[in-house]
Parts: sequence; C-alpha cells; structure tokens
Amino acid sequence: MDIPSQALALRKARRHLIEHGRCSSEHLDERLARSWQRSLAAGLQPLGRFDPAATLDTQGLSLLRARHHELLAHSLPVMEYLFEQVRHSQSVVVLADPQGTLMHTHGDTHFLGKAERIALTSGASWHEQERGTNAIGTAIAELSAVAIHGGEHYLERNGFLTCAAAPILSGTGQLLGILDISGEHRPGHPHTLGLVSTAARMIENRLLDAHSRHLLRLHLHHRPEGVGTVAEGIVAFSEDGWVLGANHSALQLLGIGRSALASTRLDDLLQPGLQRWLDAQRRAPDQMLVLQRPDGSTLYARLRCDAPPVPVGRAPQATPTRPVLADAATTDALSKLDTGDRRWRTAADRVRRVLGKGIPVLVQGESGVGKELFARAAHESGPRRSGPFVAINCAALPESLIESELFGHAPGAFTGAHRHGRTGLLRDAHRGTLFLDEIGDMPLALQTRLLRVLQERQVVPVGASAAVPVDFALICATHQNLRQAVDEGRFRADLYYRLNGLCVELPPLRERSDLAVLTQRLLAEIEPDRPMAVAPGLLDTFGRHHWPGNLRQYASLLRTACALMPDETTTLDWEHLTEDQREALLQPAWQAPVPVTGSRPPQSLQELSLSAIHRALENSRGNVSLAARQLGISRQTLYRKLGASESRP
Ligand SMILES: Nc1ncnc2c1ncn2[C@@H]1O[C@H](COP(=O)(O)OP(=O)(O)OP(=O)(O)O)[C@@H](O)[C@H]1O
Repeated sequence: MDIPSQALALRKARRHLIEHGRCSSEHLDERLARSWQRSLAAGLQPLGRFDPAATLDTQGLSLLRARHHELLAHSLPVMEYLFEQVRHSQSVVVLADPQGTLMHTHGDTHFLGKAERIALTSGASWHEQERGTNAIGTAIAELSAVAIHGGEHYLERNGFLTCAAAPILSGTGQLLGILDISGEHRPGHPHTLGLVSTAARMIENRLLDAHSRHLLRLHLHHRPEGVGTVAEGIVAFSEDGWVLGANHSALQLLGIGRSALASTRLDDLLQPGLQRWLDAQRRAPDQMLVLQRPDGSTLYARLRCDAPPVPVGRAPQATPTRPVLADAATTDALSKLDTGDRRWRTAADRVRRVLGKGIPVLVQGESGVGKELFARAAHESGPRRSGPFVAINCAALPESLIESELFGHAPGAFTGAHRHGRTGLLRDAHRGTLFLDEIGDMPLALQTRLLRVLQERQVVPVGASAAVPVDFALICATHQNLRQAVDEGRFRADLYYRLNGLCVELPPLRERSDLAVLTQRLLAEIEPDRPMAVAPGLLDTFGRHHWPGNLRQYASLLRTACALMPDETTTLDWEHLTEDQREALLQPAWQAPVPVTGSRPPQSLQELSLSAIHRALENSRGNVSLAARQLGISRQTLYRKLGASESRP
C-alpha cells in the first residue's frame, strides 16, 4: 500500500472503531489489528484520556532503576550514541522495563517538554493496557521490533507521535527491557526502526558478554570480518560444551531455536569439537577459528574465556549432566548480590547446596570483602529466612560481657546483671541463623563453651542450672587463617573442625573480574535517583588499585564522590574524588610498569608526555605534588593528562 492509501485505510479503521466500538481487521495490517484489539479489550477508549495514576513516584522509580541497574549501565552509552544519530529530529531515546515503565529518557530538550506533557517521562507506563497501541507496549506484546506512526496509535491523543521500539533480550530469550525512539510524527523516519533495533542488539551483546563471564563464549560470523561487529553471533557455553545462552544472530548462524538452549552441545553443531578449539586457543589465544557446520558451511569464530580454561587433555565427559539455565537459576538473595565474579559465584553456589542441611559454613576473606553481607544473603536464601539473623562480632564484644551476651544470664546472676535476666544472642537466633563474625578473635575459654553448645544444641545461661534447647544455622566468618591459629594454639582444633563444615573464601576486590557491574550496583544503591556511571579511564584505575579495605573502602569512596558531584552530573570522574583519594589511587602507578610505552619508544607527543609523567611519579615514589613540580606543571594538569590517557581505548 502507498502512503496515501495507508492513511485512508487507517482513517476508515479508526472511524469504524469509534462508531462501532469494534476493530475492523479489513483496514489494518495483522499486527496493528491485534494490538488495537488488545487495547479495546483493556477497556481503553480511543478518544479517552490517560490515567495519571500510571506514573511511578520518585521512590518507585528509584527502586525500579536499582532493580534494572545492570541494564541501565549497559544501555546508557548506547542511548547517548543513538541520540547523537537523531539529535535534530525532535526525538527522545527511551529505555523501558519489561512492563513498559520508562526508566530513562534522553533527548531533545524542546521535545522533552512536549514529551513530558504526554507522559513520555521516566516513571510513566507505556504498557498497551495503559496507553493502547504504541511502539513500547506493542513491542512487549509482540516481542519484536515495532514502529508505530501517527494515527496507528490507538489513543488519538498520541497521534502526533512516531515511535520505533525494539526488545532487549537476554541470552536465554528473557525480555530485559525495551529501547525506543519517539518523536514528532512527520513523514520520513524510514531508518529509525533499523537504528533502534541495531542499538538494542548492541545492548544485548554487551549484557550477554557481561552475564556470561563465567562461561566460555564463541563470537562468530560467516565472514571473518564480521566477528567483533554488532552483527556477530555470541554463544555462551559451559566447560563441558552445553549451549547455555545465545544472541539472535548466533541462533540463526547455528540454525537452532531458543528451545535448544541447555539441551544441545556445541560439538553437535560445530566441528572440530570443543577440545580442539581450546587447545588451539591455548597455543594462539587470539587466533580466528574456522568451524564447520553439519551442512558443510563455514563459520569464523573467536573463543573468549575470562575464567581459566579447561585443563589440556581433560577427557570429555561421556554423559555430561544437563545444566540449569542461568535465568532459571535462583533469584534468591545470594543471586541479587552476584555481580558476575566467578569465584564469588562459586562460593555462593556451594553455600546454596548446604542451606537447610545443618552444615556449618565458614566464610573466609580479607576484611571488608562483604562476608557479613554474604552471610545475611545466605540466611535469606535458605529455609530459615523467616527466622532471625543474629550477627555477633566476636572481636567487638568486651571480654567481660561476651559470655552473658552470648549465653544469656539468669535474673541477678552477677553484679550489673539485668533484673529480669537475658536470653542471650544464641537463643535470640533460635529458628534462624547465628552469624559469628571474627570468630578467630573469640577467647579460648569461650571457644570451649561454644563448642559445647554446638555439640549439645542447648545453652545454659550464666547463673542458671537448667539448659535451654537452641536450634540455629551457624555461619562464621574470619579474615584470619584459622588453620594457622589452630597450629599456633590460639584456636581450638575441635571447634575449628566443628565450624568448618563447608569453608568458602570470598575474593578480595582487586582480584574480582566483575568490577564494572559491581560498581554499577553500588552506584545504583548510593544514587537510586541518578543513572550513574564511572568514566572509563577512572574505572580502569579502580581496576588496577590494590583496595586494602576491599568493598568497604570502595563503597565509601563512591559514596563520598557521589556526594561531592553536582546534581546534574551522572559520570563520576577524577575531579569528583578528594585529593587523598586521587593520591591513593595514583600511588601504585610508580610501582606498575609504564603502561604506554612498554618496550617500544613513545610514538607520539601524548605518549611522550605520559611516559614523562610516569617516570616523574616513579622518581617521586607516587608523590603527585612532587612529580608535578618536577615536570613544571600543575597537579590539575597532571591528573588531567593521566585521566585523558586512561580514557583512550
Ligand atoms: N556486594 C556488595 N554490595 C554492596 N555493598 C557491599 C557489598 N559487599 C560489601 N559491601 C559494602 O562493604 C561493607 C563491608 O561489608 P561486610 O561488613 O559484609 O564485610 P566483611 O568482610 O564482613 O568485613 P569485616 O571482615 O571487616 O567484618 C558493607 O558495609 C557494604 O557497605
């Protein structure tokens, strides 16, 4: 149909709808007819007004953004790029959650004013049930990219809009969100749908990569030059070759549907088999693999693995167990803390297996790695979650009080005792979880009493004669090497074995592979109302820092930096850090190898100046003021030059 006859058909369909209160499929294409039908069934009137109650308040919006922080983090740069492409077309770029609630809008300020009047602002819902046919709502209903122009909108009041939206899917096909461009309805936005679909693919690929860090990934295409582009297929698979996730292009290239995920092995789809690729990759990590499909066609691929690859020569399993899909896996409290680090995830998976089985858990890790948060999440993920979680820091309790605090005491048991007695923390944890932090610091005499409680499952309060039964799950934590404490006689061996049912170790921050996502999570918690990001150069510096205080120190740095940032700023950069923080972050620079030049001489003026800065920092042993004085530049210029170099790809 040409444009005038389309417009005529649409007018007829609308008249029919208004006059007869029914949809006429005669004048509409199938998809539009389905959507109008759904809008009608939702009780919406084409000439009706929208209900303002469908907009989230600030708190609701903050919660929504916190819940989707990872999607937001990966989408924001793409949205900015997308907006550059439509800058002069009176448009906004919008990200909505899977229910059609707008989470972020980026756009033309003039049009944003207008958009605000039609509720195209964060917090508003554009679900079909609320607003009838529109690109966001209809893309959700149809689970495909959709453009809705002018009068195709079900509500007449939205007829001045043209919108194009594409779903963003996870590697297992779960709807994560909707990307949309909405603008004034004018003829001639022919490329917008393609643009928004490509941008959605970019976000999907970034998310799939981020979510699959713990898996092996093949990036493939039917041309070698296509690998690494937005058109590439990405397939994520387990070490024993089960396909666990794939983007749309990969499904097409491999000739499989989503239903094949978790039930198909790559060896059945591509030759030569997995072990040969792993061996090839080990010999030449960046080489392009040439793979054959069963129909004889060729695919080119690069293998990526952030985790250590399978040992060479490992025999393929005869009957590998079918895996559980990541999305179908738990959405418990532990998984909410999981930001993708493989060691952290392994610890969480192991703890999940023993929850509710009466096996004590010992969490080890440096101070500030999040042991208590982990223990609390483990409690909330297990069958005792409706019971209490009682956390005791054994190092912080005064020795004179620790016994009565833990075991309770009878009324008037000693001078200063509570008149009515105390139940004690062990009994407070009844039917819940007792978390003993810094267990390595518990005095030896108390270790003996604790051991008795754990063996007999009952407590005798101080000054009482009768024992009281207790029933709690036990999680202990320590930053000490308990085994060594046992060897040195500071910790009872029998208690150590009793506590150590399952021992897991949480990685220090400097060794985590998920810094970007973790940062995003922390920022979303600190600033739920601002979609924040860290400048890439600064994030690289964070990634190289030693972080002796681990997550506690990092969260505190981010918190201070966010507080110092102007309200309208959303990218955290060097200038938002305090002087002390900048100094501390640059401290390791003099220890690290000079990053730019390596063994080759500097190739440009910028490299030359950077190499001079690193040398000066080396000479001043990290003292920035001294290095700047030696170079004859201000401290600000030194930071700026370092920052600029770090944000270069
Ligand atoms: N996954 C996380 N997300 C957000 N914040 C976190 C996370 N893990 C830790 N933190 C932050 O780090 C701080 C320290 O966490 P936590 O007290 O659980 O560490 P810890 O290992 O038990 O420390 P310590 O050994 O000193 O007792 C918390 O107050 C919190 O601010």
